Amino acid sequence: MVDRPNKPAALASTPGLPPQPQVNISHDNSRVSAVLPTGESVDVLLFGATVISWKDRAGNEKLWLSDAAKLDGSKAVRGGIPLVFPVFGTAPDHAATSSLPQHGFARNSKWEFLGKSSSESSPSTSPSDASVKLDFGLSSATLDEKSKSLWPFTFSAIYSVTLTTEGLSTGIVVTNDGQEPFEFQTLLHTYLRIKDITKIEVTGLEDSEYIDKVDGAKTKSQSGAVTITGETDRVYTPAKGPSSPVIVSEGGSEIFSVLRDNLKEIVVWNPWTEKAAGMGDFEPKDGFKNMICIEAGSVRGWTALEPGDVFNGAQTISY
Ligand SMILES: O=P(O)(O)OC[C@H]1O[C@H](O)[C@H](O)[C@@H](O)[C@@H]1O
Repeated sequence: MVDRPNKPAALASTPGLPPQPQVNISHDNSRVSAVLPTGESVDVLLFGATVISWKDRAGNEKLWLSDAAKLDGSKAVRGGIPLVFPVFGTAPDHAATSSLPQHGFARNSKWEFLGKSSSESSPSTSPSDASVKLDFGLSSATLDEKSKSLWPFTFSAIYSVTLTTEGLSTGIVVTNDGQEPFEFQTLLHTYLRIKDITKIEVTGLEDSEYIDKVDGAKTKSQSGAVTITGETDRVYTPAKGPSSPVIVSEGGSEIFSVLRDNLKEIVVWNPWTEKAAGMGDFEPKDGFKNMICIEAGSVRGWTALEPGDVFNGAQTISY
């Protein structure tokens, strides 16, 4: 069931049953927050539909957000989950997107909150199974004039953020509502919070081909687990396919698992010392020790959408 966003939070009452605690949603002009009855929470800025916080039931933050991140819409958010669309990085050789800013306009656009759907409406749902899906929309009709002039295609996008007691899923659905085909790239630029980058191992990318962006975009092959010992910026095409998760372990314990749905690549990024020092909105400067970006996306080559066609891509992060 889809509730109107303004509906006040209330206790669900089913005749004969005691009231169940409900998912608590609050929203204003700039952000939407949801808390499950068991305590897990998520905060999403309308600017970029950027997830800026995701906490487990004990209140532990799962995402890294820079202390200097701009949350006022003046710049893409440094941290959380910025949404990359319709271009990854810049594409000077791809005429249709060559004028767009780095990573496209989605992360710099104001999205509309379309509403929530949650499992709580069923009386048989116990609080420990509660979940909530928050939907956000952006389309050529709501895009600012500048972005529209740089990318004049007719499209609509729905970005859904689903919080469960097990994890967080984020997914984008893009529809070509126009009369001509267009091509795009998209990526979920997730900054995972970790304690110590030197103790991190990423598995699930063994034997996968990757483009090493810090070594002249050479194509290489991953042997064994990925460890981070310096600036890292790699576009992996996982050899194992989407049903195998990418696992982040810290000190030998698995702390995150990332499953992809219809997203072919995984970008692994850590700016390390110098790059972090050069980013004005990256604070504290040694914050690179506490983050690793594991970014599910479709960014090698282009996804073409014919008029009327729909693309769906998503990730599920569990811990
Ligand atoms: O600084 P941003 O525009 O947010 O980009 C941050 C990073 O995003 C991705 O991970 C790219 O692979 C990197 O090359 C880039 O530096």
